[in-house]
Amino acid sequence: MTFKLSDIADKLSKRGLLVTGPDNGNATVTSLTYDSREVSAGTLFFCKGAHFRVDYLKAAQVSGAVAYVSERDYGIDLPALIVKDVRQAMPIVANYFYDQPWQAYKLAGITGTKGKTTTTTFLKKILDCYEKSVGGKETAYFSSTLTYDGVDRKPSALTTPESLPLFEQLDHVRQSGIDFLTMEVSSQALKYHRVDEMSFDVVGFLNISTDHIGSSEHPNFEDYFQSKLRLFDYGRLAVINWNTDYRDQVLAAAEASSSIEEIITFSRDDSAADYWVDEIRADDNGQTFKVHHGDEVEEIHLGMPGIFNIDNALMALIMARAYGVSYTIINQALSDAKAEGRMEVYRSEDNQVKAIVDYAHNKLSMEQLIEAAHSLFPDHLVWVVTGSAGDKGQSRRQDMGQVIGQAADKAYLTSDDYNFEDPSAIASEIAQAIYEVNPDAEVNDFIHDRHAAISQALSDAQELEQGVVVLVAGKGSDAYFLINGQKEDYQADTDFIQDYINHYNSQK
Ligand SMILES: CC(=O)N[C@H]1[C@@H](OP(=O)(O)OP(=O)(O)OC[C@H]2O[C@@H](n3ccc(=O)[nH]c3=O)[C@H](O)[C@@H]2O)O[C@H](CO)[C@@H](O)[C@@H]1O[C@H](C)C(=O)N[C@@H](C)C(=O)N[C@H](CCC(=O)O)C(=O)O
Ligand SMILES: Nc1ncnc2c1ncn2[C@@H]1O[C@H](COP(=O)(O)OP(=O)(O)OP(=O)(O)O)[C@@H](O)[C@H]1O
Repeated sequence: MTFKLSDIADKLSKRGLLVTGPDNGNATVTSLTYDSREVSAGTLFFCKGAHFRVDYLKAAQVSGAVAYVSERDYGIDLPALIVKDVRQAMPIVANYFYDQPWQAYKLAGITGTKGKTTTTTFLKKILDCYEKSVGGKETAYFSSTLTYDGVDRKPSALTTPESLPLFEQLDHVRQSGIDFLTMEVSSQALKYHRVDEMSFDVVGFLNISTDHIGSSEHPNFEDYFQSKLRLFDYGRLAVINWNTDYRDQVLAAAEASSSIEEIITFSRDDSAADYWVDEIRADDNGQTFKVHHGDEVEEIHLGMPGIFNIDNALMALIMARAYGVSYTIINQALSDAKAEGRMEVYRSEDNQVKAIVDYAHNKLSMEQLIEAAHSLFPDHLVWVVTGSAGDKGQSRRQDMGQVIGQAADKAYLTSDDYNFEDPSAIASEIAQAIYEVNPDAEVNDFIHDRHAAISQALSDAQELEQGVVVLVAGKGSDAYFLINGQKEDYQADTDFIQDYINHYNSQK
């Protein structure tokens, strides 16, 4: 793809974003980036970001950038497009440059405080099953864990990429002739215009709860919530969890959107929703339930436990139905659906050691995890091994501490991705929140080494007459630990517990 700089300037001008420039628009643009390390001859370079330095622009110039887009004029000898808002400019230019790639396939976008990755995984599984049945291609997905765009399959850096890499990935999906793309849409993406210019066939709103509030994310809950609601500006069909907190505001935002043509609601227990569920039967390996929609009743088997996963399954099911996928295919896909590191149940052969590894690391997920553990293991004590990440979502410490204090029987506080913070100080904040709601709570002394904390909890549990299920929360199947800005290798909690149980079984 090649474009004249003047055409790009024209686009920005028509959208009211161009302030000045360029003096000479004859240059040909052959690529876009905001990272000086990716610049080559013909690149249009975007200056953005809190940590941006003029040296990056100079480096871009040396590497062959033909011009730059920026909110300020750096006065260097390179054509400049000065814009009102560089983050708004990026998707407009990218959409023009890649020629609306998202139009070439069916596109679903999912948001929510919790369940985005699981729901994206479920929908991809269903759509892959469908494509297999009609001789189509593996479907694309952009989740916080993995990205597959038909050209690259790679771990994801962000839940939703910044608009320049995002539109490149969207273009890859089109080039690959893929029929479906399912993606997570984060609140940061909505706040910072990453998905501007896109139009989703279907958008889904799972739930909303306090999270992502902190120095590097949202200043307060309202900012977080309003960012999430913007998803409705980009979709045609809206699928909404009837049981979400702030339901009236969520429904009102969907109704107020000029792009939304239809709203479908679902609930795991309330027949007031369009799709609703009853007769839930669950065990370690999954759950079976009946889905009602008007006069239709379908029995669904989902290969994952955790009642909250029914919400995720319903969202995926409704989106798939909107695409015309049959219940037979949906059932086939969901019956062995799994989301790695989420609600993974472990038991020793003699049933003495019981653990669940889960990715819960905020208020809503911790509440749901503990509730799910109580319902899967009635009459058991529920112990939680957890920490909380450093340098982000600081409110999680207070939130999770309160939930643990109210709903769990004991806490083992340890490290999570503490990054530049002190994990013992993070643990103290969690402990304080636990004691605030439950002064008699049992909280083990902080154990820095996460594996040691898990082992301690599992072995202490074996000492008790009463059954105990140990919830290992926060990192799921992450095979790294984020410390001082670097990802260090780590044996994932899932693998560690499997080894622990294998060793235990072999000793018996
Ligand atoms: C360090 C930091 O906080 N960065 C955040 C910030 O990025 P920024 O645009 O200000 O960029 P920056 O990191 O200050 O870097 C400055 C610029 O210099 C450029 N550079 C840098 C080095 C160099 O040699 N040459 C060069 O050109 C960089 O490419 C960048 O463009 O503003 C962006 C707003 O879109 C954030 O995405 C991004 O957060 C980092 C990457 C991050 O981890 N963000 C998280 C919070 C995030 O976005 N999470 C959501 C999930 C959470 C949710 O549900 O909302 C997600 O979608 O993943
Ligand atoms: N629908 C749901 N409602 C409440 N909690 C959920 C739901 N789905 C999953 N969870 C909890 O959240 C955890 C993370 O799930 P998942 O990765 O699907 O969410 P996410 O929205 O992608 O999270 P993140 O924003 O942290 O990447 C799960 O391990 C589980 O504890």
